[in-house]
Amino acid sequence: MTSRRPSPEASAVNVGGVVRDDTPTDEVDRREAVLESLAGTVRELIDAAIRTTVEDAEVHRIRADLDALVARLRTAQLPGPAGIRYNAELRSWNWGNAVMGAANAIAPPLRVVHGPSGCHADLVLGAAYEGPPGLVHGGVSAMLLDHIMGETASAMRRTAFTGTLTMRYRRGTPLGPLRLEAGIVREEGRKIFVAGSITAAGGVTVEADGVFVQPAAGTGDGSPQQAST
Ligand SMILES: CCCCCCCCCCCC(=O)SCCNC(=O)CCNC(=O)[C@H](O)C(C)(C)COP(=O)(O)OP(=O)(O)OC[C@H]1O[C@@H](n2cnc3c(N)ncnc32)[C@H](O)[C@@H]1OP(=O)(O)O
Repeated sequence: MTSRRPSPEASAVNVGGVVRDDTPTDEVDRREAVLESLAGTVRELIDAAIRTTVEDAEVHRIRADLDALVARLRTAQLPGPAGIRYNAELRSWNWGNAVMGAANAIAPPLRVVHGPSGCHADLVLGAAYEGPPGLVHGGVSAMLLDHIMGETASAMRRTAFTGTLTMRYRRGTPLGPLRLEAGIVREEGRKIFVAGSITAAGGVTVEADGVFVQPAAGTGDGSPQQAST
C-alpha cells in the first residue's frame, strides 16, 4: 500500500506564518509516529556520543557509518525549517519545535498536560542537558519554562509570544526526573502574566515569572491559536 506522507510542497497554504496543509489527520499521526521513533533513536545517539569511551578508531568507524545514514536522510528534505502546520480538522503539528518537536532529537521528550489551573510536564533530562557538573544548564531550564509558560498563556486557543521572562535559580537543578508547572497569575488587556517552576526530588529549584503578549497582528488569521519559537 502506498501511504501519502504530509507533503507541504503539494498542499500547503501559508496563512500568517502558520501553514495550512491538507494532509489527513491519520496520515499526520502515522508520519509523526515514524519521525518520533527516529528522533528517539537519535536522542539515544546523542547521549551515547557524549558518554562513549570506545577507542578512537571505533569512533572514526562509527562516524563513517553515521555520515552514510545522514546522506540517506538528505535524499529528500524540506527546503527549510519544519514550521507549524495545521489541517482542516485543526490538527496541528510542529515537528521541529526546539522543546516539543516530535522529529527533533534535541528537544527533550516533553509532554505538556493542560489542567484546569495550568499546565504541568514530567520529564527526565540526561547528559545532553548538562551545564554545571551533574546539573541542568540554566539556559535549558529557561527554555523549558518559556515553553510551558507560553503554552499555559496560549491555553491552546490564542497566540501569545514571550515578552519578558524572569528567572530565579534557587539552587542547582539535578539531571534526572523533573516536574515543570505553570499557571496564569492575571491578565491585563493583551498581556498574560504567568508563573512557572521546576521541581526536582528535593523541591523547587527554579522559579520564573513571564509576561506573554497576544500580538495585535497575530490574532484572527483563522489558524489554530498557537505560538512557537
Ligand atoms: C502545538 C501547540 C503548541 C502551542 C503552544 C506553543 C507555546 C510556545 C511558547 C513559546 C513562546 C516563545 O518562545 S515565543 C518566541 C519568543 N518571543 C518573541 O519572539 C516575541 C518577540 N516580540 C514580539 O513579537 C512583540 O514585541 C510582542 C508580540 C511581544 C509585543 O508586540 P506588540 O503586540 O506590538 O505589543 P505592543 O502593542 O507594543 O504592546 C502591547 C502591550 O504589551 C506590552 N509589552 C510589549 N512588549 C512587551 C515585552 N517584551 N514585555 C512585556 N510587556 C510587553 C506593552 O507595554 C503593552 O502593554 P499595555 O500598554 O497594553 O499595558
